Amino acid sequence: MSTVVAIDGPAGSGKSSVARAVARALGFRFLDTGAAYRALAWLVGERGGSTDDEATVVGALDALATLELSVDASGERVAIAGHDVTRAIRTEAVSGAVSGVARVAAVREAVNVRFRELIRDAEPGIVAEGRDITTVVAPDADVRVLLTASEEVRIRRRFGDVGGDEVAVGARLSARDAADSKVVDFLSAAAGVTVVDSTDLTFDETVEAIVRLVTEARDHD
Ligand SMILES: Nc1ncnc2c1ncn2[C@@H]1O[C@H](COP(=O)(O)OP(=O)(O)OP(=O)(O)O)[C@@H](O)[C@H]1O
Ligand SMILES: Nc1ccn([C@@H]2O[C@H](COP(=O)(O)O)[C@@H](O)[C@H]2O)c(=O)n1
Repeated sequence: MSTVVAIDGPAGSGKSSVARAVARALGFRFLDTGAAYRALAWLVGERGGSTDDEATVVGALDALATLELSVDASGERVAIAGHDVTRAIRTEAVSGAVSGVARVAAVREAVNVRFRELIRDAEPGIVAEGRDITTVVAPDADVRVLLTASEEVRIRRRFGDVGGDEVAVGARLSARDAADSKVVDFLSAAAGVTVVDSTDLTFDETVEAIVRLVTEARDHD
């Protein structure tokens, strides 16, 4: 039986970096669900549209059939409409536009179908991360984690990644959480979800904490 590990949490909590490292440590596949939302946001921009306009976002949904999302923990590849967007979806412009995609119910339903297929087919296990993974996409996952850290620490970590003006970086991170939390609740743990607060943990300690939860869950079975 394949093991499913689901990780959600706010922006900059370490979901993608920690989840990928957990997947590597366990020899599992890795699913970054945010990449699908980002790819659609990139495509809307590429076509000259705005994600503020719901009809434009819905109009881009047909491109989901062309979305390529790797589940390889050792290297990410994302492509849409024939474009390799692996790097392009990480820009601040896409981060600023993506919440407009995420609030469209038709998008969420369509991408969730893809995510569930990828999770179902993953062997010997998968670590899937994203804001609604423990509650909507994989509520039956073997291990469900809400990964968090204080907002101050999350902003400092993100600033370390992108540089620039720390106040502006913080404002963008907080604004994205505010917009996203209107759509899904990733700030409080649902029943059965374990909170891992990495505020005072190193990166490796955070990875170890989640790997331990997986090992304990396996031993328990
Ligand atoms: N416990 C930790 N200690 C130190 N740095 C950490 C820790 N956890 C994560 N980081 C670092 O914090 C930064 C943000 O992490 P990451 O991008 O994985 O967050 P995220 O939750 O996926 O964010 P977003 O939802 O905005 O994409 C990365 O540089 C990551 O290496
Ligand atoms: N399960 C998810 C995953 C992501 N989103 C939206 O996508 C944005 C980008 O996610 P990252 O993890 O790559 O930063 C995020 O801000 C959400 O708008 C989502 O709604 N549900």
